[in-house]
Amino acid sequence: MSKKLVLEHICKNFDSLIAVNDVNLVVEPGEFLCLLGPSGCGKTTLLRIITGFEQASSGTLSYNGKVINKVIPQKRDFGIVFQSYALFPNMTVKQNMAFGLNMRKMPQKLIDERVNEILKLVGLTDWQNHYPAQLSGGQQQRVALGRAIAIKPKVLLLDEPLSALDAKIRVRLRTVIKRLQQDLGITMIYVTHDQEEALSIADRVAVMKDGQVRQIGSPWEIYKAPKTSFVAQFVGTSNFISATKKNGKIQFGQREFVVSGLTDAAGETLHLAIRPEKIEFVAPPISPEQYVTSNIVEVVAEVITFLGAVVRITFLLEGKEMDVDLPEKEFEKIGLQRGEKLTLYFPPDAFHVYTELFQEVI
Ligand SMILES: Nc1ncnc2c1ncn2[C@@H]1O[C@H](COP(=O)(O)OP(=O)(O)OP(=O)(O)O)[C@@H](O)[C@H]1O
Repeated sequence: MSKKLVLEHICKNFDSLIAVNDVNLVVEPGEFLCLLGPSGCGKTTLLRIITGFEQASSGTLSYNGKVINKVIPQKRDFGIVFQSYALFPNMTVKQNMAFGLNMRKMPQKLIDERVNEILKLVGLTDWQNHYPAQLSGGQQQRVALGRAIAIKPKVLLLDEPLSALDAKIRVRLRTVIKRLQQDLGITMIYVTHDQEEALSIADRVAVMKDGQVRQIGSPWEIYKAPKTSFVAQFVGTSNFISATKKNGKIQFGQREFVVSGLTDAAGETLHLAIRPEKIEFVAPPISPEQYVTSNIVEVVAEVITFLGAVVRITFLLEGKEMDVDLPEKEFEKIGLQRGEKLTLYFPPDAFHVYTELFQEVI
């Protein structure tokens, strides 16, 4: 029987507040699933229901074909890693890692073997006799990870494990976690509000809002085909244009755009999203006819931001601030300065079209 974790119609209320609202999920054995969403969307509550620290108000949670709603956390054999490392301060790295194995009364020889193996996996062999206070945050989280996987959990649940760490360490530890998951074949469910982290680490991402899963798919699917304007806005960067449809085209201020896949309804307000990297630079010369007919516009570079591999140029279109990302090499060739003009092309098939616009509350 396959060891799937299945959530069916899971709901959780705190008095009148609905924290989790009818979540249905199947997590495959060995899968890396990220629960991604803004603060308060219910991801931690959902994870706590899976750990057993929280009881669902309704719905069924099953693992390996058995309903586990009423099984206490210790009997679920699920490992947990929190944002706060929750290490035992008076125990060394090695003792922290051996803790769960000692509790299970494993023979000392096997404990030593297992701990040595885990120390290697998380890169802490040289630190095994240090105490948590003598370690950096990243090292402490490695200990917490090692301690959680030492007991060979069936499922490892991670709640924002990297959010207390600085950017460089976060990226490095992401790779450590991903490698552990692949090498050990552990099912992992990972909560984060960091979309970049979710896209880079997960096999599948479940994007949550208001206690519900709004879209689930591979990072590629979520990024390439966001089903709602909320997902388009929350995952990656999108420029939004609110415009009306006229004569099969989109009327945005004084301009018209050709957009692929428009519905038949005329006159309705549509919300178009286009990613900054989908807008293309057009090298001069450009004929006047091109400007009128082919989604080509001339804009002024208001702000230029270096992002490493790409350069982001902020411009105004019909009074709306937008971004285009150009590969650093292309930008260098163009030699653009702030305040100078550039010509851009909006490919018709690069737009995502929505009938509703999610307004972000900042
Ligand atoms: N024990 C509790 N009692 C009452 N309300 C709660 C409790 N736990 C969570 N909530 C509420 O449930 C909602 C979902 O909270 P939850 O912590 O699951 O969100 P989250 O997506 O993990 O957010 P964050 O990223 O900020 O931790 C929030 O409105 C929160 O205030």
